[in-house]
Amino acid sequence: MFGDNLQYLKIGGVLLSLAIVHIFARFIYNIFFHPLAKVPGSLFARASGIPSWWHAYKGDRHIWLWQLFQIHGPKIRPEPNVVLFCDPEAYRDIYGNKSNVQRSGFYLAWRRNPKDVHTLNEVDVEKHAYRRKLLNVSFTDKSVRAASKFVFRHIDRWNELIVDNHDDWSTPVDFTKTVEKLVFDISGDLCFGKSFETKEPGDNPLKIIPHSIIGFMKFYYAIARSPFLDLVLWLKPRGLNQLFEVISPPSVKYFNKFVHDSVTERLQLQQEQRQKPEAEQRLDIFHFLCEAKDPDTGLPAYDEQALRAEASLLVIAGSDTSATSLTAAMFYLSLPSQAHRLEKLVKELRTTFQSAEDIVIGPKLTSCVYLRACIEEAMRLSPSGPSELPRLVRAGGITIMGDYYPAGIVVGTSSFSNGRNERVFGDSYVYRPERWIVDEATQVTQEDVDRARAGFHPFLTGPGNCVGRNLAIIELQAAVGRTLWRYDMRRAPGSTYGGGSPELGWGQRDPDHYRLIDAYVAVHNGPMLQFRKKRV
Ligand code: HEM
Repeated sequence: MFGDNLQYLKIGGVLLSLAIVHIFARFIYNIFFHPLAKVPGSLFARASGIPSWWHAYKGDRHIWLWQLFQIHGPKIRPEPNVVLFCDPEAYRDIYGNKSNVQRSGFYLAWRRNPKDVHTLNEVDVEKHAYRRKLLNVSFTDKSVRAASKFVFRHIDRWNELIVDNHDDWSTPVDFTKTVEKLVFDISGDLCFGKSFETKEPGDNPLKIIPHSIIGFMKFYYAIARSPFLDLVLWLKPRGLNQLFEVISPPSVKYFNKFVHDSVTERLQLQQEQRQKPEAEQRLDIFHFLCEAKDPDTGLPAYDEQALRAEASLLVIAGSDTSATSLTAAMFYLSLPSQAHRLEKLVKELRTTFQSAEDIVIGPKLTSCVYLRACIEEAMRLSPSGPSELPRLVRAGGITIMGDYYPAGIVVGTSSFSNGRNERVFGDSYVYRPERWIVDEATQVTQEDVDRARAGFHPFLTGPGNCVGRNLAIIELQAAVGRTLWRYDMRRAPGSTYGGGSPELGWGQRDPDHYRLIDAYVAVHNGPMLQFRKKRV
């Protein structure tokens, strides 16, 4: 008996020693012999993926990357096999149409099972291009116009609800919380064919879903940024997926069940409405997905499994991203120091449109350049996906800013750092919408705007760019535009909620900057806002 135990101890000791030697050898290789050995970064991060994972887990990875760029310049190595850039030329080299890259294993980590494949987590370039061609059919001008009607209806109702006091300023509202409900109701209406009415007062079990989506994102983000991602991906089809299903937090389970049930109901509705004339059908995005035909074969583009996967993608892709941009815009516009900009925007809206309902897709809305600039400036400082969107270099390698990188390296740029690039934006830390508009009075030239545009890609460019871009833009313009047309807005007196704070440390101390938590999408709180019926 004692002899057996000794034997096990010896085997354990040998295995432990082998593991230590392996880890040590890996460290030495990563620092001295890896193809990225000469790329600067902190020693521990160059040797191991643990620091990067730790920051992902804490939600401040974007801040950490920004700090590394400040210390080491426009090229950094935050993980042994990853090189990131903060430069518009590098951005073009990596995300351009002809770039020799594909989405990295990061995206595979989000698949809950082998069948859970959709446009965003498809890493194979050719298969992604095919899926994307099909998805584009649901986002034509016609479908965006049809979808915008659902968007306006929700915004109008939400506007009614955010004022509780019709004579004076409303009770302060945590704008993130109310916007999450708005965008979720919109996404539900567009993707699942029914409004979940989470923004309505009173009890509703679905009110926890926006919170569940965040739980889902945080859970899978920590996995997707794991230093042992290759092992995780290998284990996933070998039992790890089932384990994740079991150990995932209740909010994640609730969200998955909710998506499943919602799609089942919507499929039923689609069957029923096929008998009706188009005028009586529900022309939401799900409708266009169901009716999409494969352009090559003419057959239905999606089977039920594929529809389920795309619908769950769309609800996540369309909710948190829009919520971040909308809350960030109102965060900056409600700062007391930005009162003159809020006034200028309100004037543009109230002089261009006769009524809030008048704010629809069309030339008048296009003419509101300051509205667009205020939103874009918020998106620059508060991107919906703050860290890099990782791309794996394919066979044949890639040249970025004149340097060659071989196949197998992961490359990218972080939108949070890109938006703060002083070489592109000059006073990059300042919320200044005027930088997007050529104007003699502000001395902003076409060259300035072109330079800024080359460094700003909130919807990404190239083959994996955002398919919902046009819908998102109209949603943001209508939400900001209609709200500020109808109401005066102010920050709850004295409130800095949602902004930085001294104890948060480097890069997050400023209460006048909107604080983001990185979970692939951005998680945030506040600001606390008050509204009152417009006086002029
Ligand atoms: C302000 C709002 C939005 C922003 C900033 C945004 C941004 C982005 C970005 C950066 C990507 C690339 C992600 C990556 O490669 O990892 C993306 C992809 C995507 N977005 Fe959006 N998005 C927004 C709203 C929407 C909306 C409203 C929808 C649909 C209802 C949508 C649907 C998608 C889809 C399906 C993809 C995957 C495209 C592909 O893989 O080809 N997005 N979005």
